[in-house]
Amino acid sequence: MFRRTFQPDRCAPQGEPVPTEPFQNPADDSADPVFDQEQSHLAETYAKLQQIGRALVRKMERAQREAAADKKAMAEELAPNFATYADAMETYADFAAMNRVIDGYNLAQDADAAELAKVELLLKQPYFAKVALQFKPGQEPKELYIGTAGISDENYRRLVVDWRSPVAETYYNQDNGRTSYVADGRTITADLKLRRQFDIEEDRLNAYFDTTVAIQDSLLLASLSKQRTAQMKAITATIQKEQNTVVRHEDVPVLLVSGIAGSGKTSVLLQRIAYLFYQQRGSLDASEVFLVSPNPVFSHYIASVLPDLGEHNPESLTWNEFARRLLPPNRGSGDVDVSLAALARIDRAVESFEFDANDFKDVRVGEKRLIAADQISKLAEKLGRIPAGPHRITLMREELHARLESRLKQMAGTDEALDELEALEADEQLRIFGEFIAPTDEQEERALALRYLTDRYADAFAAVENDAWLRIDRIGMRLLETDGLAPLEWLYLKMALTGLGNPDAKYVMVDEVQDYTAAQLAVLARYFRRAHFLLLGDPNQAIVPDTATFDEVREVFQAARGAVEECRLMTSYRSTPEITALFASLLPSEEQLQVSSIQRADEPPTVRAFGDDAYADALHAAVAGARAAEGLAAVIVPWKYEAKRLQALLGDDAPPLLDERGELPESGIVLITLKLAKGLEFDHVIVPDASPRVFPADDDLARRRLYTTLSRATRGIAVLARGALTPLLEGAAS
Ligand SMILES: Nc1ncnc2c1ncn2[C@@H]1O[C@H](COP(=O)(O)OP(=O)(O)OP(=O)(O)O)[C@@H](O)[C@H]1O
Repeated sequence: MFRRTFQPDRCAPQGEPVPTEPFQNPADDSADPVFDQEQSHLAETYAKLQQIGRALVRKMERAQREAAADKKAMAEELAPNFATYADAMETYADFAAMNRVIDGYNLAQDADAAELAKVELLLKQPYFAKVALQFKPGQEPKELYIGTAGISDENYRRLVVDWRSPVAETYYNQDNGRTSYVADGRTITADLKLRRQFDIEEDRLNAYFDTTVAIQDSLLLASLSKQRTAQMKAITATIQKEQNTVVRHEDVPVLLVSGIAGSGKTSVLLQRIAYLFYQQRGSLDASEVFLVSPNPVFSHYIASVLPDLGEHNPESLTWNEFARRLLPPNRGSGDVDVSLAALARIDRAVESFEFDANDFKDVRVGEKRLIAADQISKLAEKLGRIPAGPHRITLMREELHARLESRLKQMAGTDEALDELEALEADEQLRIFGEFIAPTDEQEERALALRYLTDRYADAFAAVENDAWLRIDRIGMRLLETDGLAPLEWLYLKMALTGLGNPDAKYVMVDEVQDYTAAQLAVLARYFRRAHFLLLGDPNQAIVPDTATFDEVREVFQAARGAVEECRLMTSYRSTPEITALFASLLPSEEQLQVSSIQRADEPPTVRAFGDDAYADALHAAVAGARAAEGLAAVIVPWKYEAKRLQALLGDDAPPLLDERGELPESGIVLITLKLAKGLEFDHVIVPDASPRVFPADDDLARRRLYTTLSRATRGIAVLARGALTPLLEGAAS
């Protein structure tokens, strides 16, 4: 066992790019009563956790046995009798009573299973910090151990306090002495007598750190000195003060976070989701939270963070996935830019609009017409007193649904349907009915025919529900007097006309918000019309042309939700001070001053231009060096065709190209386009060609692409250029 007690004497003040000393391990084995005390407290807590876990397992096994026995007894007692109406009612009541008993068992089992999951989580690391709070002068300070989840023993004594509980804020505030937190709307003040951090694995205490200076965070330094992994990690134990402001931010309609590369935006976003789940436990469901992320590789990269925190993952979707679900097939994914003015024009046009007879189309499946367009038009006329818009469309949709059902009922009695039913293959019967069918009378046969037709014409029901009977293009072209709608105009018009959207979403988190156009954001704001938004991004990482500036982001969300609150994150936790200085050199000078890095220093970046002859050798050497180094390396190219060029040049030496469906390996080297590398990080990065051809000096988009590329590196970076080096990196050449 080794012990570490580390008190760094230097901290990085805000706004000054000063690296902090690397984490040190003095391997001090001399007797330390505090260490021994904490180790025995840990052993005690660990044993209690095991005891709670074992008791829960026993309780769940017992409940399962009792449930099975009860169910058996009730089923035996149950004598289904449908002879008369009264008998049938009594039978139903018996069934309902049995179901209630089973539901009761299930509910208790679910609660115990959730508690057991907490215990299992805590057994990996029971807690990571302790605070001693004195609430009144002269009073004994109260010691609280803070962990990933909260748990009490059988006497309701708190063993571990959840990191999201109000009192745990005193740990994240990083204020020694007078501090406060808010619980149930009340501000509670206390004296923070001790703030102790722990490095713990299961029941083993590796080290503890007492932090006395507000900004120093030994655990953070220790955590940052560990190697990057193929999956993102939770930062629960080391959330920094500025990050905590976002994580615990009051629930506002829109929170916009702008942060430099590596400042923890994505980490903070995931911690905030976990925080919201805790705060609204029992009322917020994972299906009500959406995470809009840049690409599928990124979704995979972050997928394990929330489960590691004991929470469910919300639905994660890319813009393309979102748009493709809503747009008609072959319509693209709405990445063609449309101005906000064009969307405003749609809103205005819809205000005073009436259908005309040709605005509708048949509801068909294949050749079969189930509802004719002129019937729909007549229905629209019949409801003409209601303004043409979401309310009228909802009534029409309900009516069309009813008409479709009665049409199928009528078809179910025809010889044609009954013949089709009889001719059904065995596997089709199993798929539709879950069993082989052998109707014994006409009534049963008709009922089966109706189920068969409902299955066969399922697309018609979907068309009714999706309002596919509306000719959105035609309506839009007439209203806007154009000869075609862009995909986003189509979608926006459909939302305005029909009320299409998800009113149940409570939170929508958009990472890399700088990569969306203003119109895309307006669509998201309207689609998730009741949701609160958390938007995170970095204006300097806008690498796609025509995307929204932060001013436009504000404009869109102010219009949609009234107000936008903002936070900034200016410290890089990802990159060494040298790499941070390299990418920060591409920022406007007033911003450069505010950027700092917390990481320890490592190998200095290499930035070199090579003549044509030497270039290929230099590239081979850089790839070989990165391949041999520890961790994961990436050769990042701006576009796919640059990847092809590189593969041709490197031949067998070329690293494998990661595609949209790929996953990051644990180690080795990959070739990746910037579009996919966004949001990810690598121990070593190679920029294969930083020449003016790839990164022209007078091009702001190129500057941001270079900034984004360089800032993917955590420890080492090699920048090569074929011919000359881009003037953007002037002064950086090594
Ligand atoms: N408080 C923290 N404690 C430990 N590690 C942290 C902390 N904050 C951030 N990190 C680490 O810093 C790295 C960068 O974090 P993250 O990817 O969340 O930043 P980002 O702002 O989203 O970056 P970018 O915008 O460049 O993609 C990650 O490895 C993350 O684990």
